[in-house]
Amino acid sequence: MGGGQREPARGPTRDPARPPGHDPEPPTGPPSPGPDPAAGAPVEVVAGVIRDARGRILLARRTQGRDLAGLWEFPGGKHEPEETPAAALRRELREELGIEAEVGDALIRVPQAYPHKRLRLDVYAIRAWKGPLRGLEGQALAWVPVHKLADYPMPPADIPVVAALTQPAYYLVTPSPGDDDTAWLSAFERALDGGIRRVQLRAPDCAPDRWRRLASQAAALADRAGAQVLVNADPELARQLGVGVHLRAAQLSQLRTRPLAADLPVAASCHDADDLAAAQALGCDFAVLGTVAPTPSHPQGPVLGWSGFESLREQVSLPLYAIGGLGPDDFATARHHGGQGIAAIRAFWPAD
Ligand SMILES: Nc1nc2c([nH]c(=O)n2[C@H]2C[C@H](O)[C@@H](COP(=O)(O)OP(=O)(O)OP(=O)(O)O)O2)c(=O)[nH]1
Repeated sequence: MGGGQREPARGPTRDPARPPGHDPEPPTGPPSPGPDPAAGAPVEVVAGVIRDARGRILLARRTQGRDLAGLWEFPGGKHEPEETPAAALRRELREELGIEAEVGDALIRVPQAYPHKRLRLDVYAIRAWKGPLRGLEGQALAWVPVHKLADYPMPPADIPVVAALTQPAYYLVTPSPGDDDTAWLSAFERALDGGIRRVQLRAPDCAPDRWRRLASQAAALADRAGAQVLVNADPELARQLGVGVHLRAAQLSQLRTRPLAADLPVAASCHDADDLAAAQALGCDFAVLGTVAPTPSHPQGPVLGWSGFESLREQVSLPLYAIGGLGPDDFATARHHGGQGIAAIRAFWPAD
């Protein structure tokens, strides 16, 4: 299975609006006249993921006196209207680092609203580079192992970028087990063999005792495969099994605090801006947002489409999986609209 499946990273959860140790300076001076910049067209920004021979990734620290000063970012900058993204990125890396870069695959394009502006951060892998790399604008540089990226305070738009580099592209939501537990467990094992590394165990119509037994067996299989597990809606069962919990949207308004310790993942299903804001405020590690396209299981519900997904994505910096009538073929589209990847039941559940 393609799409950059990797080990899930359980980095510390930050309030993305206030990264630890580095409060970005608020905009200074009198309010500018004219239209609200936060409501205008997004500023187009390109950035590159540059690796060294050991696979470490280059971060640059934003210098004092600039917007978001002190935070770490992927090198790059604003895109001139007449440039292609690749040409803009080559120019920025030449100006900032003195290197000649070969721009590779698109990683993710993150729409992000900041209090004073809107941004679209378009991030590419750098396939190759040459030249004596150094900070030509006085910026500090750091080569960071991939699993340590989440420790660096970054602007909100970079949180989905780090997730795209470190967390699974696909999120399997299990179907109900019907009446055959053995067949369900064997299909689950085949999904893991196929490369699934993040799973929501969900069976709303299963009796509690049977579900506890089945979820425990599935969690053991996932553990052996190195996959991360979250159980649907039940923090108590999650604690008993030592796995994460995936909250229903309706639970978000009932919880005041994150229901599990920081070393266990918490996620949520979201349908609108209020759900997303609540999930982020609760300290969820990621969320699932939909319905993006009509699906047989939710034929009546409102459909966001990709433009609806993107405009909701802009309001939070949580990694977001797109759900609803989607499968692996939609992965590149999800990334283009700021999604971490795809969540699905049918598309990731092996056929008999
Ligand atoms: N290069 C880069 N910029 C980022 C990242 N994340 C993020 O929010 N940004 C923001 C910071 C800036 O507002 C904008 C990039 O603009 P820039 O680096 O060319 O600009 P600048 O300091 O002159 O920008 P500004 O103060 O006028 O906003 O994108 C990132 O990972 N890399």
